[in-house]
Amino acid sequence: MYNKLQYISQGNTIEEQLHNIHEALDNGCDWIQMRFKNQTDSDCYKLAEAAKFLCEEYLANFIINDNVALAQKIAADGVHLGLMDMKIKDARDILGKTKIIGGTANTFENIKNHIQNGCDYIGLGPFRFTTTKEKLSPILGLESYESIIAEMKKQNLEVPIYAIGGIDLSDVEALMQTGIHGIAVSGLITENPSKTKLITQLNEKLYGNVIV
Ligand SMILES: Cc1ncc(COP(=O)(O)OP(=O)(O)O)c(N)n1
Ligand SMILES: Cc1nc(C(=O)O)sc1CCOP(=O)(O)O
Ligand SMILES: [Mg+2]
Repeated sequence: MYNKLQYISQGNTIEEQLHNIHEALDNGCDWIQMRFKNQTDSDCYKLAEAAKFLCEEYLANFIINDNVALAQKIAADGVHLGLMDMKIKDARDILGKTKIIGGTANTFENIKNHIQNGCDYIGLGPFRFTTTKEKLSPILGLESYESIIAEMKKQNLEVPIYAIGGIDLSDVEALMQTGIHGIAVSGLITENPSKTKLITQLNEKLYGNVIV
């Protein structure tokens, strides 16, 4: 089963990105999504190669945002695809059964479609407003997570759900009580000066008394 904490990388340059990824890994994060928007193919490739190398050193999962061709080229562990990105079925045809394919959802219907198309996990959001992503979908809040998870249970639908968007440490317990599998965060980890403490606290709240 997938780890419950995914770090989505930030940084305007390859150096900043690698620094942030390295810090997340060094402080206990073992799933990285490389998110490097509006960059040249060459810079995305350079970052992906270096970040994959780092993740291998830390035995962490490494997936790439948006770019299926790049994920295939560097043999990443998978991709994350949004509602406007390549279709999950097409990505599966390219990457094969063993790679992780995550999909973004904002509604129960999105989740149902993703499951039908064979996605491995869902990033369901935004939980609340965040400046990390432009053009956010409607904000969900705790109540929508509760109702969407309840509807999934009613219809016997199972897929790991990750809450995303403006999540803070103090949100994690309530979010986990809705029945989600984990969280995906970016700004929270990037901006925190005490990353070891933060990631330890996040993992305590995410895993509770689950034995791993
Ligand atoms: C885990 C996770 N969930 C959702 C997203 C958002 O993907 P997308 O909607 O394609 O937006 P961009 O990240 O591409 O701006 C994500 N990246 N990860
Ligand atoms: C990349 C992304 N996707 C979202 C969605 O709702 O689909 S919210 C988001 C930003 C996550 O970063 P932060 O933890 O800094 O808010
Ligand atoms: Mg995308």
